[in-house]
Amino acid sequence: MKVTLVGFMGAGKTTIGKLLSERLKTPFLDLDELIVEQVGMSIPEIFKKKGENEFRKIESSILKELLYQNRSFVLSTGGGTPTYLNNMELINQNSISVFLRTDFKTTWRRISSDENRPLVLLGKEKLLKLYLKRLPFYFKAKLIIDATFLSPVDTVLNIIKVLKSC
Ligand SMILES: Nc1ncnc2c1ncn2[C@@H]1O[C@H](COP(=O)(O)OP(=O)(O)OP(=O)(O)O)[C@@H](O)[C@H]1O
Ligand SMILES: O=C(O)C1=C[C@@H](O)[C@@H](O)[C@H](O)C1
Ligand SMILES: [Mg+2]
Repeated sequence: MKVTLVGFMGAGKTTIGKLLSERLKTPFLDLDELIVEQVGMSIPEIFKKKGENEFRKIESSILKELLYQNRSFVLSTGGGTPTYLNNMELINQNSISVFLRTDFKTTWRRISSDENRPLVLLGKEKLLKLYLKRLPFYFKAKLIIDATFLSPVDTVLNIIKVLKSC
């Protein structure tokens, strides 16, 4: 089984993806971590030295490679992944997509002081606009799970319950 988590920065994709992979006994992959590994730079460094466009090309090419492989995984994507190129279509065609839905207030509280996300430097107002612009892409996911008020463990239990009913 291939499960792909999507959602805005700070929705908990990485946190919940790891837990979900343990519960499902399925390997965990994190697209941001794979990009960092492949390029040999941190995400802020890639944005600074190569630019966001190049980051998006690398992101999309690694995503495609993973989705076309014949193996199971729980994949946590980056916050922007579903909103570039035909990434969301590829995700939906080749895996079960899960939108971890969080409100903006929660996501901002979680990410505002984290220096590993270059887009946070845009500031709260611009980030809210980006959040609203991205929502329609996230809503293309097959499953929608509210991740605002639940602990990571309870969110994982909800995902498993919904996956079983698929
Ligand atoms: N359900 C939750 N309740 C409380 N805190 C959470 C929850 N999920 C994640 N967090 C915290 O929010 C922060 C961001 O979580 P995480 O890195 O998993 O988000 P992400 O969706 O992977 O973000 P990105 O798109 O930037 O990769 C972390 O500090 C994490 O511990
Ligand atoms: O929301 C975004 O566009 C991003 C989210 C992170 O996961 C990283 O992929 C990067 O910081 C960009
Ligand atoms: Mg993450």
